[in-house]
Amino acid sequence: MVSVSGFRTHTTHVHDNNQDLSSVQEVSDSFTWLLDDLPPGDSSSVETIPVIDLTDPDIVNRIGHACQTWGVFQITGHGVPVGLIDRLELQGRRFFSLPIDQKLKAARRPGDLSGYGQAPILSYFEKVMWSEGFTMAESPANLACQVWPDDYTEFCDVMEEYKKEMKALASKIMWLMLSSLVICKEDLEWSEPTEELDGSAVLHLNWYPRCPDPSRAIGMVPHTDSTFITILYPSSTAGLQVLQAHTAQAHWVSVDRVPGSLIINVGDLLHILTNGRFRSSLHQALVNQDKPRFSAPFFFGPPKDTLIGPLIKLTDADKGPLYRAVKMDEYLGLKKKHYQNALNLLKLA
Ligand SMILES: C=C1C[C@]23C[C@H]1CC[C@H]2[C@@]12CCC[C@@](C)(C(=O)O1)[C@H]2[C@@H]3C(=O)O
Ligand SMILES: O=C(O)CCC(=O)C(=O)O
Ligand SMILES: [Fe+2]
Repeated sequence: MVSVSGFRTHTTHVHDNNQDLSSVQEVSDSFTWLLDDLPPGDSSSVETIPVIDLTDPDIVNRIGHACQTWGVFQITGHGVPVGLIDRLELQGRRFFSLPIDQKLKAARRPGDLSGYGQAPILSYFEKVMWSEGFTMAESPANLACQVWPDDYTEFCDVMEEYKKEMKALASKIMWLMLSSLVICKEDLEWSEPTEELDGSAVLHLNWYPRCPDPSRAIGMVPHTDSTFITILYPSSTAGLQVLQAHTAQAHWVSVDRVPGSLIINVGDLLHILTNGRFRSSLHQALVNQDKPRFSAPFFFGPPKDTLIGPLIKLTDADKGPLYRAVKMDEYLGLKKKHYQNALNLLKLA
């Protein structure tokens, strides 16, 4: 198991959110991460994560295989309008380009999921990442109207439209994933066997400003996502790396995005639901010296009050369930506090 033990701390850190990274000329100590514990990168490797077309007749097998090996893959043929993705990026860039004081009007408040600031996982670390984020768990209107009192509808309309599109796509992909394990709609008690799978939808935007010394900073520390699946729009700027962990020599692979594709990550709650058959993928984001980078992950999880444990059909007679059941909120709390050890804490002896 990969760890970032150099930074293990026992308190929850409160970071100063008020720093405007776009004006920082030097990577100071608080931004300097010594990632000496981590596996090497793939500078010369030509390896790529699986690319799967949603219209492929063999889709179920291909998705199933990708989830049991990499835990991450790219999808093409997903049908999300290019124009909508462009508008998402435009509005995201418009938000992050605002002066820091204006963005802070939407600052995430203690205990809230939504809002502007550093990634929640940062509370585990002393250091600061070279990025800023904006989380929208519900409608962004309340936050956006603080930022742009007279002019927030355009931002909100795009975010709502994109979220709706993502929710439908996430539901479709999750059914394909589960059907590869011969799980059918009746096996999920919390969802009506209707077309769309019921669940929580969280849209998040990341911004990685240009960095004077990318070798000392990290955009997003290595982590697995917590929910069922993530649909990531990584934009056309390089930076995302995933850990290839299904062979003896774990190593980082840079994601070379097929134009137009979206990236699907298996998250920890799906890892739990499938009793470990699908593995949540460890990934990180690097920063660039010459240009900033935008990315937008959409997190799809279970309905708020649903307990998620391994599906009975997937627990073997000899092994039984590997994890105890948990609700999404509790899991997000564990993740903030224990980082990559959160999943281990739920392991049954
Ligand atoms: C629905 C989610 C998923 C969250 C928490 C909450 C909103 C923000 C998401 C992220 C985004 C950045 C990485 C991460 C690790 C983080 O710190 O914040 C993610 C986290 C998780 O997957 O645990
Ligand atoms: O920026 C990226 O490509 C990855 C971001 C990410 O992993 C996340 O927000 O969870
Ligand atoms: Fe992630």
